[in-house]
Amino acid sequence: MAAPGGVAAGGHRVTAPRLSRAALAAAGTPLPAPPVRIVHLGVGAFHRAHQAWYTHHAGDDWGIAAFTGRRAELAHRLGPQDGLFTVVERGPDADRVEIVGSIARAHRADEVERMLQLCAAPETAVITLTITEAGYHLGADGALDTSDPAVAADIAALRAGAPPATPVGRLVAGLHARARAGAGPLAVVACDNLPELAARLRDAVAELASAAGLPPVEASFVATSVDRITPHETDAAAVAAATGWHDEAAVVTEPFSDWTLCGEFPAGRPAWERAGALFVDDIVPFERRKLLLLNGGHLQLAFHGLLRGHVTIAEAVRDPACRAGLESFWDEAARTVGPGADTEHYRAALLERFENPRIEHRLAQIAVDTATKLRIRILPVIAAETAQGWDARGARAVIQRWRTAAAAGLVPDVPPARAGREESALWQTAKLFARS
Ligand SMILES: NC(=O)c1ccc[n+]([C@@H]2O[C@H](COP(=O)([O-])OP(=O)(O)OC[C@H]3O[C@@H](n4cnc5c(N)ncnc54)[C@H](O)[C@@H]3O)[C@@H](O)[C@H]2O)c1
Ligand SMILES: O=P(O)(O)OC[C@@H](O)[C@@H](O)[C@H](O)[C@H](O)CO
Repeated sequence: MAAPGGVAAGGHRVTAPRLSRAALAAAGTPLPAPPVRIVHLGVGAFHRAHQAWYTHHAGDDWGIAAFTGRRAELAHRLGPQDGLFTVVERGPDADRVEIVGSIARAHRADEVERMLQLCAAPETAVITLTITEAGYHLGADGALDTSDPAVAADIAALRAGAPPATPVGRLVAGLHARARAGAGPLAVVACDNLPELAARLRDAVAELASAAGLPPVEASFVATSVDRITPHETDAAAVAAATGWHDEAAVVTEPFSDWTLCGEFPAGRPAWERAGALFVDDIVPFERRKLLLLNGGHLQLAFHGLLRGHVTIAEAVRDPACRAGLESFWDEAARTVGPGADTEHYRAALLERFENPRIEHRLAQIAVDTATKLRIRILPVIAAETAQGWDARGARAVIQRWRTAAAAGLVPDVPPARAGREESALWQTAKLFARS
């Protein structure tokens, strides 16, 4: 077995051999590449720890062709490893590591022609996305923002038959390539933290196609709620020590994981339920509970924690002041979610997850795209509470702390000089929410 060694992301020299399918086969632990039946847009930390992990654990030989989002870097790290990577499940006391084999190929995002061919292939049955909330280019009303220059450029590109650049533009091109090939409808599963994302993406695809003068396309937009706290960290040295392989695409995640889905898969799907996925008739309670309690709770801890000098979620949640702010927001958010969603147990489980001291979930990683996230994760609580005549004190405090943290230069996406203006725009939206 070759032992070339290399320099890990952290800059330290590692002597373990590079992970690859040939190396695994030579070591007597083969993990052959499964045939591609899924196209993924926006491979990052979460896709590897979640959808790729579920697909691997489904055990029915479905392979993923994973395209990067804005940067090609991950394709360069996964490519030499034939798509293989290690998932480190970081519990409060110990790690559990495993090599995941479901990514059959990793591509750069700009390999658009390849993506279109794969979308048009009859074997392809599912397209998944994790491109962040901002990657959809939706406006405050949830519709495609056609005034966004990137969207306007894609409309022009699609009209001219040139390759589009946004993920929604590429999805439109992929679905049209499939329709032209007569390969039949497939399922689209958008796995970002946005409410009603399946319907919004369906409408955005229709709007973009129509603006570009293309006929409507058929696809099943599957609604989903995804959950697994996956911070941006890798640990090449620990992975090499645990597995014996040098891995430049390892991902660290928590042991907990949840995937709830609702919708049709007209061309089939992996048996994700074998890995614990849940298929339901109504996604709304799952989606609301997760977005308001977990993601809303993260925002509360991020702003409050940054103001109190903390760096990670685990530090912030152990600070009694931040914890009190969290509980106060959660009391209101739980009322907004409504009865029947077992918010009491969910909150208790969340506290344990947030307290995991070995997960370094940085507050600064959470405090990005903040205006969009506040609209989705905090304003609905203010609207629901004020509609009942209550003061929404816990949810309002999240917005006030966001403004204070932004004015102090602690929230990277809001320049201090704009903090006041951004805040009043948010309160305007809050009023609209409360009226609707
Ligand atoms: N990390 C988590 O714990 C977690 C959990 C649940 C859901 N999610 C969802 O997954 C998303 C990605 O999380 P991640 O941890 O993989 O982040 P990441 O930074 O590792 O990966 C993000 C991916 O999206 C692409 N991207 C970012 N902005 C884009 C844009 N404007 N246009 C096109 N592509 C773009 C990136 O290039 C990258 O491929 C989150 O924003 C969230 O919606 C994450
Ligand atoms: O990923 P974002 O930026 O939408 O939100 C930040 C975190 O709240 C989020 O990543 C959670 O950790 C995740 O949603 C847990 O499943």
